[in-house]
Amino acid sequence: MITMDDIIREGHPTLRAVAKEVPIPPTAEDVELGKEMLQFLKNSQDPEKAEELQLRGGVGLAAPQLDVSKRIIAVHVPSVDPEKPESGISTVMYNPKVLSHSVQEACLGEGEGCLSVDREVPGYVVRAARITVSYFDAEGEKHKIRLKNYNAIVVQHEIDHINGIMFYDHIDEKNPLQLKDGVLVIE
Ligand SMILES: CNC(=O)c1cccc(C)c1Nc1nc(N2CCN(c3ccccc3Cl)CC2)nc(N2CSC[C@H]2C(=O)NC)n1
Ligand code: NI
Repeated sequence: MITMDDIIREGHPTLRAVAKEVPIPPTAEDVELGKEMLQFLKNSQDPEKAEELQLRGGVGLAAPQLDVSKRIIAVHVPSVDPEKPESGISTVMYNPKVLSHSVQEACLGEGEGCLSVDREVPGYVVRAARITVSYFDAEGEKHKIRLKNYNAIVVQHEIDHINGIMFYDHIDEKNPLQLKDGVLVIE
């Protein structure tokens, strides 16, 4: 079971490496890793489990954060609106790829956090508001999905990790809280 001890922190070289594609269909080992990554996110969002295991809450995790330089990410974003179950996303993506993205940009109004960064880094992380992503699932089936707003932000943050990019690489040091016109602020 994954705990915070398994998560490497900024400064570890693996966080800056470009991760390798995995064979499709994924091996049993890569399927197991994906399942554990998703379970970690669920545990991290469960008050009892998070307390018991001292987990930081997260909605996304990338294999490089476990010192596994493979193109595997897990996302578990609870749907905020029970009437709209599709508003959340819960899946493991093998070899995810952004096929296209909107010109429209968006950012989280409160900035971004990362399980591999043990400090607050203030500033807007401006990303595409909508993306089309292709990925393979644990069975090796290819998917092509369109994401927007929070789900799109989270998946871009995790795909950054498999490319060795940290969220604060996107923050404008001179004006971290500066926002260009037209950038959608997601609260
Ligand atoms: C510096 N200000 C901030 O961090 C920040 C500050 C306020 C609000 C937001 C919204 C912020 N930003 C931010 N908050 C999150 N969570 C909110 C809490 N939540 C959670 C925690 C506990 C149980 C259940 C859950 Cl659901 C888990 C997710 N997650 C991310 N990111 C950036 S994209 C990948 C994603 C990630 O999983 N990071 C570990 N950013
Ligand atoms: Ni992160």
